[in-house]
Amino acid sequence: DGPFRFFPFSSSTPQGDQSSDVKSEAKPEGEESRGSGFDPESLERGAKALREINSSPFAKQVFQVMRKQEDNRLAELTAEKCHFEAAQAQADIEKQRKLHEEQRDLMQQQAQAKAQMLRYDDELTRKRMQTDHEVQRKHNVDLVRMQEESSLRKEQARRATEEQIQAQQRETEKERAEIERETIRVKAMAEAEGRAHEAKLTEEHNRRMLIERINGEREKWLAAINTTFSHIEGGFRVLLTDRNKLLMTVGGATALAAGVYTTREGARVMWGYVNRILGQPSLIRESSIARFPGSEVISRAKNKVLEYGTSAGAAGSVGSKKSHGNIVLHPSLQKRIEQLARATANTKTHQAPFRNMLFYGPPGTGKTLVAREIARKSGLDYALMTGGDVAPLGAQAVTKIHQIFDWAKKSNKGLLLFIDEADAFLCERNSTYMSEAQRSALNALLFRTGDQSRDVVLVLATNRPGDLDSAVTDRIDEVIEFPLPGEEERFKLLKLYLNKYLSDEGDSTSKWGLRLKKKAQKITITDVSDDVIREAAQKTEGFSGREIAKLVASVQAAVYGRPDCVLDAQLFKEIVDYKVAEHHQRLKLAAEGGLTA
Ligand SMILES: Nc1ncnc2c1ncn2[C@@H]1O[C@H](COP(=O)(O)OP(=O)(O)OP(=O)(O)O)[C@@H](O)[C@H]1O
Repeated sequence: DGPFRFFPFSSSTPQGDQSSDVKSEAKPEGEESRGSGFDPESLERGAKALREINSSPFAKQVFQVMRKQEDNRLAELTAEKCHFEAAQAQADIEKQRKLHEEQRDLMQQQAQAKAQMLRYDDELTRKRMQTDHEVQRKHNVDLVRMQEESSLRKEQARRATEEQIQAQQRETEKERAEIERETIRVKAMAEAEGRAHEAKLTEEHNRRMLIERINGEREKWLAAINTTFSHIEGGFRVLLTDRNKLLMTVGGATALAAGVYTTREGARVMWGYVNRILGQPSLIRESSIARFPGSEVISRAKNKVLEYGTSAGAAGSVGSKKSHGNIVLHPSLQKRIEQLARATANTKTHQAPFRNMLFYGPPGTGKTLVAREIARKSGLDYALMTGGDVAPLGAQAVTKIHQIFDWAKKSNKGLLLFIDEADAFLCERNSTYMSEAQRSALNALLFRTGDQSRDVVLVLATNRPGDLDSAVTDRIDEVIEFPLPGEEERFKLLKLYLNKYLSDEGDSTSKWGLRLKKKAQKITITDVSDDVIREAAQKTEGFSGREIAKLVASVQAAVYGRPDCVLDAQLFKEIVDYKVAEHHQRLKLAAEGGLTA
């Protein structure tokens, strides 16, 4: 089956058969000659055969056949050799293959042995680590246990010591308390005994004195009663006997009773009349109309203090010549207000009906200030009420509203009635939150302002104009928006309030402010330039006028908090930054619903 196959040479040629015949013929002779060692017969037979061949006419062909046979044999031998070599090569290859296989097996075995060795190593390491870990864990557990035991022992020792100390303290305190109690008891007993003795003595003395006094009093009263009765008896006797005197006595008593009654009732009527003429309705919080001579001064001072309290110092007072400079508005708004004030003044002079106004905008933007300013410039009296005050009056609200309009008539100049927080009182009548009393009060106001009035200018201020009843807005002639101050206005406001609160050129009409300044050390302002103020104006975007006033009031407070009373740019900037952060925080809270804006 190998690549070199051996094919045994066989010849079917006649010559081949002939030679095999020659061999077969020579064979018995060979066997015979083997016994003597040399067989000459075969040589003879060969020679004979050669001779026969030579003598044969086919000698030449025989020799050719023989040569061919010889060639064949040679080829056979070569083939055999090749076959042998091929077999050898096959054997070599086989040997190589076996060698290679053996080597491969060996290598595999080696690899397996190595892997096993590694596995074993790994296992050993793991086991060793586990053992180490176990040992470490045990060690840690022991350590923790020892620590716990130690801390327990310490704790026990500490507790024992503490208990011992406490027991000692308790013992000491008990002893001390015992001693004190004993001392107090002894003292108390001594005192009680003394007091009891003293009280007994005093009581006896008092009783004696009382008995003596009662006896004296009784005798005195008995004597007085006897005397009085004897006088009355005498008087009655005279009266009954003298008719004229009787008539005079009865008349005099009647006249006295009538006099007392008339005086009391007269005073009541007079008070009602005076009150009707001069009395300021309780709904009016502030007004320029005097209750009685001199009250204006007091009212003004009171208003100043109130304003200082609510807005850390307000702008000018009623009729103040400086009030105009105390309001900072956008130029176009300022112009409009001036026009309105002039128009209102002319209306009064021409006896034409007044024009009602609605001021709306965010809180602290100067609506109240401007209402006062318009009243001042137009020469009207003014009265201020707050919408929020109406609801708590309940059923009385209607009467109070009528009172205001009755009272307004006594102003000769005409009255500017300023209703702040108007939405709280004049909101939509269908609103579910509105009480019956509030609705009636609103109706009363609508009734009193139904016609164009020559006595009252109604100025309403609100942060939510949309909430107003449509009948109210129908009565409004001028609607003015008060926006938050812009950068330029903020700059002017900052300067205004810095001047007002921190420098001597501040508002001299502010009695409260003056009093502060007299008591306080003088403030020194260093390097707060216009640039610094302008930077603050930029930062205070979104601030109302009130917030700016409060910011400067905080600056003032911070300056008074310093021993040297110096305001420098750094302190000013610090307060501004703080207030700006506070403003944003407040806006955030309001947005989250934590605060109402
Ligand atoms: N335009 C302004 N010029 C000067 N000061 C102002 C101005 N706006 C507000 N202020 C300051 O804020 C304070 C409050 O102002 P005012 O009472 O006029 O505000 P308002 O709009 O009526 O607010 P509210 O709606 O809360 O009643 C004033 O006393 C003043 O100190």
